[in-house]
Amino acid sequence: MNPIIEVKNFTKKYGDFIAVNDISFDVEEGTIFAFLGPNGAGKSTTINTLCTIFEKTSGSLVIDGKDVTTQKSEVRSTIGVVFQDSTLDSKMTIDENLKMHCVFYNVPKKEVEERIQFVLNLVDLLGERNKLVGALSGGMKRRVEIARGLIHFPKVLFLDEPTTGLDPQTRSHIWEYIMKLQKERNITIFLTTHYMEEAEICNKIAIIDGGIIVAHDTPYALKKEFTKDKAYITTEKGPELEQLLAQYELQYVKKEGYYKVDAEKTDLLLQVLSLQKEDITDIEIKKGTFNDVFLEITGKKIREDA
Ligand SMILES: Nc1ncnc2c1ncn2[C@@H]1O[C@H](COP(=O)(O)OP(=O)(O)OP(=O)(O)O)[C@@H](O)[C@H]1O
Repeated sequence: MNPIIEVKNFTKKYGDFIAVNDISFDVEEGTIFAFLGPNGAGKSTTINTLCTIFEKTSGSLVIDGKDVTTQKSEVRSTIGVVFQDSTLDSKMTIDENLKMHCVFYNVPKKEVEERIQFVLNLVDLLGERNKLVGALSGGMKRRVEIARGLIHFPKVLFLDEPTTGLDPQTRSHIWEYIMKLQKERNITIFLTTHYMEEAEICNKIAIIDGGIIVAHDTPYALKKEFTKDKAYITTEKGPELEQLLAQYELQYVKKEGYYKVDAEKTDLLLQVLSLQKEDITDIEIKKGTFNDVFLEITGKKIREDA
């Protein structure tokens, strides 16, 4: 595999305050990479530095072999950026916004029409190209932003919370486009999100907290390491169940009306269940969620208000 983003010992200080502290990670070409962290963790600082907007304090940040400090314009032509705040001109049509962007990125004149058709087709907006941006829904605007971020055919697309504030149906459409980009164009996607179910479908995840990378792996590996499956058992004979669980050394917590039991040792749990089968009135096995992973690693929810 070929790393297209290489971050080594990156540190960023604001005055004496260390916002990002000596972090290193790679992103493989053609993958979807989620960069997660609680508020103030250092996500924006890292993304803005990768996108050549901020200056690093120390370390090395390379995209597609180009250094973000010394080869800014080469990096800029390699990346597409969709940030949370819209920078579209709402008084212009979709078409005009895209044409302006083509000029900005020196897209050859004879290629402009073909590229606009290509990117609008990708986000299902070809038929709307003459509509004013100001008249579009939030979801449509986001799709135009994505189309615009792609018009110079970047190898890497940065998406800062691409689906925040969108309804579930629009969110799932945006994800279809993201997957399509990855599969059909081999574009590397670097995104932030606070929707854990979205992080889970990415190829790799890095979690940053307090300016440090605290986890970096596949969603599957992180779940395996940081979550435990649980059995929720309701029984008519609580004391007997407790006795059996203790005997088989299965951890449990007694809750109002049910028991929450460690379901990792399936064989032992099955033995307990078969011994108690006359008395058990309900059982449900719940898999660990990615929210559990995040909570376990950072001790915080992804958003304080989540
Ligand atoms: N210009 C600045 N001057 C001083 N401190 C800053 C500046 N920008 C960010 N910080 C601090 O650096 C830390 C990291 O901020 P950053 O914006 O990178 O976090 P974040 O993970 O993107 O957070 P959020 O999810 O809230 O956007 C925070 O403690 C923040 O207060």
